[in-house]
Amino acid sequence: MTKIYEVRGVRIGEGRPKIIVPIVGKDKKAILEKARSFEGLPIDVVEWRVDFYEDVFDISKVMDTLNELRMVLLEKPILFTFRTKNEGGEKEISMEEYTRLNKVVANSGLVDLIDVEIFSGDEIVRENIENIHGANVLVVGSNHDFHQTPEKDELLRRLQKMQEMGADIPKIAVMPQTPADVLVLLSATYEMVSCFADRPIITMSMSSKGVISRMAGEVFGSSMTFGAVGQVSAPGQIPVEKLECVLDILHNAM
Ligand SMILES: O=C1C[C@@](O)(C(=O)O)C[C@@H](O)[C@@H]1O
Repeated sequence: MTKIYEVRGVRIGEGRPKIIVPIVGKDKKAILEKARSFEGLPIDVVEWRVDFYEDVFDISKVMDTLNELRMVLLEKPILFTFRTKNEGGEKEISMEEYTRLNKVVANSGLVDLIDVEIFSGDEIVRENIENIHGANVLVVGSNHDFHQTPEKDELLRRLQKMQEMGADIPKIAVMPQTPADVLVLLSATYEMVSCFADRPIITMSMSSKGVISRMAGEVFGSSMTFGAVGQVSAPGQIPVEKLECVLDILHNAM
């Protein structure tokens, strides 16, 4: 049986894939304005991509912006993500600082999920996961390849490693060169959920070639999908209203 997580009333791992929308503002004003614009849109979870924030290395400013973000978003679940330069993010960060940031944010009680890049060194990753779980926050394990799609066995190995390390929701995003690569990602997703996973996973094939993977999660086994309101945080994200429409068509057909 696959686990289901209930996060502020959103049931992850069940039914229609949940829509996550990133906030990629550079300053507090832009971040809060974007959050306000979400009212009434079909969004289940908001991701704050804090690596885009110009004051991200000042923890008191991060906390101040996060406090206000929580006030704007009310009961909407927040996924907190520092995407490192290595994995396609905006900024470099030392692992010590990454760990400290995630710990302070986890302990604040203001966020519901935190992204941890699993291939950053086992010891430091374990420390991150322990800190985050200690604060009763869920860990989204992550890995990105912005150049290619690894073989299916390698995708399965990475997703299983995330699960073994204790990530509550393993997630992988890869780049297709051909439509066959998209099939590899979908096939790995299906095999992972049918043979190995005891928890929800998230997968996507990026860019225009991979768009189908952002819509077909309910068919192949991806529990959440990233959509856009304005600026995207990765290639291939489609506007949330269109995304919702396709997710509903597939859901109602199943
Ligand atoms: O890990 C992911 C997935 C993502 O890269 C995507 O392809 O939609 C977008 C990122 O903002 C997020 O942190």
